[in-house]
Amino acid sequence: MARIRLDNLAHTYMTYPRDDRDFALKPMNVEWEDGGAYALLGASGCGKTTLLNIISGLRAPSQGRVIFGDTDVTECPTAERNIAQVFQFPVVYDTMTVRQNLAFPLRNRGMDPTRIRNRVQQIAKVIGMEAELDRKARGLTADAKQKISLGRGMVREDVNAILFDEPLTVIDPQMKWELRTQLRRLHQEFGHTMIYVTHDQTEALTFADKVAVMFEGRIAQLGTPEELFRKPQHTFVGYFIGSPGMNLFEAEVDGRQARIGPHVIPLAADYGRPEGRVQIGIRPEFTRIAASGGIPVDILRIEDVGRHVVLRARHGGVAVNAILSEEDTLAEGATHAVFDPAEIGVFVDGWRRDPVEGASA
Ligand SMILES: Nc1ncnc2c1ncn2[C@@H]1O[C@H](COP(=O)(O)OP(=O)(O)OP(=O)(O)O)[C@@H](O)[C@H]1O
Repeated sequence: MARIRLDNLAHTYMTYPRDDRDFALKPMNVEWEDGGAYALLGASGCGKTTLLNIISGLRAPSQGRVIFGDTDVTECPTAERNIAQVFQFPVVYDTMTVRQNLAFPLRNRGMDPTRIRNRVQQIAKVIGMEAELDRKARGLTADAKQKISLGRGMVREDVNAILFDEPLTVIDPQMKWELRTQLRRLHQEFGHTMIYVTHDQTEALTFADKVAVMFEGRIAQLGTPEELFRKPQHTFVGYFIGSPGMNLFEAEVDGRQARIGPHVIPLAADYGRPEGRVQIGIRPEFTRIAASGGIPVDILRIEDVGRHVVLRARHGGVAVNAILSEEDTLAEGATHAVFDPAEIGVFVDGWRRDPVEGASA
């Protein structure tokens, strides 16, 4: 296992890039701690696969270094990086049995047969295929084949890292949940460094200790699920994480207050007078609907999603969502969205702004 460091790394697919926009990955410095379970989360085209392929050595970066532990592996081919990979679609040997497929990476390294047998048994249990160990892979469903790929990715204990690229795409929903839980358990047991690419926030937040949210070729934030929820560093993180995502409003900020049009919103700290595109963000969990205060809204509908209720409203052309508990009843004449000042974030040109020095948070 190893710590993985990306040092001033960037990538463009163009021969003559003109500016930042021509880079699939903008310059970044990232450190993945030894033994961490990470997710790389973002919308389609944000650069997740490019980043993963650079870590695995399938692609050489246009700029910067990839460092495993203390070794610079930027020029090393995949085979020399000592990593395991699981891709979106199954990669299995059809003519081999499930057992032979799982044992393959261990046999390749000359492991003792008894140890192979035990390890294969253990992994077969994790992927729920103990009963099929002696079946040929040919004829198994895509689902089952992908479970073998996952098992093969996890079978070696001595890899620097295991890289997963949307590995559960072809797995049915019930099994998805089960495999994710098993992967997590396996991580806790063996402590591999794992990087898991997905565009599904539930998958990322349940699998990983830390999630790197990617946006237009940048890591907008690398943090725990709690950090992404409580303190998103970029409006994209606020909006992308959460269900529904953060409410965002164009605003003017002056000291301890913000203005959305004519409406004054108190803030919990002094933010000075930021210039540029200023927005305030508040999660639906910290938004209430009351008779006065905050901003007036038109209530569109109320969705009962089980444990709580999502209220959908609009202020002018902007969506405003509030999460209310089952006990909260909407009072007669409640037409204003009111925000908890302590939970309001101030964003300038997309990025979170801290309160000014010396001011209390
Ligand atoms: N081989 C390639 N040649 C040229 N451009 C590419 C190539 N591969 C990816 N790109 C571009 O690089 C950017 C990042 O793509 P990448 O596949 O890394 O994103 P992603 O987040 O993994 O998306 P997805 O979830 O759709 O796979 C996109 O604009 C994409 O069009």
